[in-house]
Amino acid sequence: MAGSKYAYVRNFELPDPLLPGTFLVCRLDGHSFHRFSDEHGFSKPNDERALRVMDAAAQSVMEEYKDILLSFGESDEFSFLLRKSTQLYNRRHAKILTTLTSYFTSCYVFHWPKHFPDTPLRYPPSFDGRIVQYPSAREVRDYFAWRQVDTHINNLYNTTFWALVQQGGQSTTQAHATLKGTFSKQKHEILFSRFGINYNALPEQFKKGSVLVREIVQGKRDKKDSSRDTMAISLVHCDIIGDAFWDARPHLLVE
Ligand SMILES: Nc1nc2c(ncn2[C@@H]2O[C@H](COP(=O)(O)OP(=O)(O)OP(=O)(O)O)[C@@H](O)[C@H]2O)c(=O)[nH]1
Ligand SMILES: [Mg+2]
Repeated sequence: MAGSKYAYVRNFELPDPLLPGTFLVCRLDGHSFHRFSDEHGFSKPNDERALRVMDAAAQSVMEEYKDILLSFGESDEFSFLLRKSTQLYNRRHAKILTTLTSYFTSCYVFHWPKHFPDTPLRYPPSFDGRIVQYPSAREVRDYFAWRQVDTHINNLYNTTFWALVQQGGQSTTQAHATLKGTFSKQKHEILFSRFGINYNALPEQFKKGSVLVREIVQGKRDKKDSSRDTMAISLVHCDIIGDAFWDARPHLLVE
C-alpha cells in the first residue's frame, strides 16, 4: 500500500531500544511533592497514609506488569526491577517508561480516596521517571542498597529536624544549623536525650522503606504455564535488601 506524500515524516521517529540482556530499573519520583505534601496536609516527617498510597500504586503496577520482580519505595519515589530477559514492548525505552509512569500515576490517583477519605485531591499529582540499565546482578544489588541507605539517612535527618522544630520550638533555619555537620550518632543522641525518642523503635517502613517482592509460592505451578512456579507479591517493611535478602531469592536475578 502506497503511503501518502506525508508519510515520510514517520522516518523521523527513531527506534529507541534498551540494551538486550541488561537488568532494567525504572525509578519514578513525585514531581514537586514538597508542594504536594504541603497542600494535602501530609504529617511530617512521614505520613503513613501517603506511604500506603505509594505502596498500593506500586502493587497495582506489579500486578499489571509481571516482569517486574521487585520494587522499592520511600518518600515520593518507587524503583521497579524488570527481569533481565524481559521483552516488554520489545524493550522500547520510551514505551516502557511512559506506560509505567502513567500507570503508576493513575493508580496513585485511583487509590488516593481509600487512604485519604477526608482529603480530596486539590490538583492532579505527576511523577517523573527514568530507566537505568545494569549489566550485572552486582549493580542491581548495590542500586537497591543505595536507595535503602538513602532512606535511612534522610529519615534520620528529617526525624531529628522535625523534632527540633515541632517539639523543640526551633525555627527551620535554627534546626538546619543545629544539624549541620552532625554524624548519625549525634542525631540519635539529640532525639533520645532531648525528646525521649528512641530512633530504633520507629516504624520499620520509615527507616527502611517498602519492599514489594514477587515470591515463589512453594509447590504451586502457574495456571497458564505449568513449567513455571506461581508467584505472589508480598510487601515487606523490615527486610534489609542485603546479601541475605538476595541469596534467599535467587529467582529475582536470573535471566
Ligand atoms: N510531610 C511529608 N512530606 C513528604 C513525605 N513524603 C515526601 N514528602 C515531600 O516530598 C519531597 C520529596 O523530595 P524530592 O523528590 O527531592 O522533592 P520534590 O519537591 O518532589 O521535587 P522534584 O522531585 O525535584 O520535583 C520531600 O522533600 C518532602 O517535602 C511525607 O511522608 N510527609
Ligand atoms: Mg520528588
